Amino acid sequence: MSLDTIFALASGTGRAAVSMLRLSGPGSGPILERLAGARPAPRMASLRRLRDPATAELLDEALVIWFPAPRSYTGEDAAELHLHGGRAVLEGVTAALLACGARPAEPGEFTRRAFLNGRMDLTEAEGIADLIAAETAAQRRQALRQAGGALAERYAGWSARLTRLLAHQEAAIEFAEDGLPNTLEEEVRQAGATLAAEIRAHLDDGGRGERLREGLWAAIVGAPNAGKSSLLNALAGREAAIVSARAGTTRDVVEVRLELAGVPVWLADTAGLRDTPDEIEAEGVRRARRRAEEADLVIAVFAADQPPDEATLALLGPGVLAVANKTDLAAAPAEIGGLEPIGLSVRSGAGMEALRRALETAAAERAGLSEEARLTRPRHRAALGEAVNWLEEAARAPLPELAAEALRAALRALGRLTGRVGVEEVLDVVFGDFCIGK
Ligand SMILES: Nc1nc2c(ncn2[C@@H]2O[C@H](COP(=O)(O)OP(=O)(O)OP(=O)(O)O)[C@@H](O)[C@H]2O)c(=O)[nH]1
Ligand SMILES: [K+]
Ligand SMILES: [Mg+2]
Repeated sequence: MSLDTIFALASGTGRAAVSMLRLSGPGSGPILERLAGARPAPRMASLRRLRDPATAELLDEALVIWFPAPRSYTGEDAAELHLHGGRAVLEGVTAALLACGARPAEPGEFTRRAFLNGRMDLTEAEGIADLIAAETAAQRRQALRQAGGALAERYAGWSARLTRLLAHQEAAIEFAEDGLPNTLEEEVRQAGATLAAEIRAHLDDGGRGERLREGLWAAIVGAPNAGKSSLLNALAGREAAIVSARAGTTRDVVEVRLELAGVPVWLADTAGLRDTPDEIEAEGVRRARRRAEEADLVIAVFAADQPPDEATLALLGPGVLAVANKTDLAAAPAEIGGLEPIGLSVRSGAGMEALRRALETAAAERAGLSEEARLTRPRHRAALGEAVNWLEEAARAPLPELAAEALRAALRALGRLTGRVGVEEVLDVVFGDFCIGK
């Protein structure tokens, strides 16, 4: 338990009907008594007059909620003050809180205290941060699931299994010293391989959880004048990029943000691919190629009234969407570079719906939500990768002591992921499970 009592405005800043100040720490109860006269009944909204403790001046009439520990967000004594949203009210109450010895909270400090008090693990805390940042329904669902403990549960389950493996491995060492035959080591090896395979399967998710959290990168590429900028504007619903009949109009990458199937997408319009003596345009072409390489999703645009150009053909491959634009001028070919293009006329709007559906399907495939709880951050990937490497190392270890050491390292990697590195747990299992008695 920390000793400071902290407070912060939990609602947004600026003029509002109501502002919510949140308070946490051992001083919360006494401060409520000084400001509101008494602590209201726990977890019930109570209308109270708040007064400056020094001057008894009325500061506001507010809804006050008292959350005695441990049943609060932070696990500490805590309170909420739902004030009238004016600036002077907020300033008056803030001054009173400071005078009572509370201090302004650091960013994330409430959640940090909740974590330190065992109210949540690190992945749940991250889920709350993601929930606050969520901009689409799919992001919200993913964040809610993580904040609700979907990853925490899974990782805690793996940690528990690993802890047991380590305890058994250590017992095997003990038995060997005593000259007793045992099959424990082989069992540990097999259970370790099963666990490693499960973690590998979880890692092998195509980065979908991370993409949903961060957004998908999509790039429109194609020959000059194919209609790339026209398509970007049509998808964005605004004139974000300059369109003209002159080939080589777009040079800089022009980016818009879309939402496709609940996935946030950064869609980039790029310079038309061609060899050019113009060094500025050539730089645009280099950037276009880089965008295409880095993109999660490439939309290759061809003009239906022109033969497909080599530069764009070279970018086709699995996962690339081919589009034949300007079908008002010529019919879309049945096949371009082995792909069946989506026929489109940005001018008439024909094919726009089909293209949007194809984009939504592609976005859902690459970043869509599923029933499975997915890892959402590079930090998760790194820790799990490390854990699985150590597990595999343990399986190969020539000596039981080395296997135990590798299992311990795997457990530490998982511990860093959830924020719970537990040595005592291993001891508990060793002595609880085996009664070795020495
Ligand atoms: N007929 C017809 N013209 C189109 C269509 N889409 C775009 N255009 C025209 O094609 C020309 C080029 O369009 P842009 O959108 O600037 O093409 P771009 O691929 O971005 O061209 P660069 O930036 O120069 O590479 C413009 O005159 C557009 O009006 C279409 O579906 N049908
Ligand atoms: K153009
Ligand atoms: Mg353009």
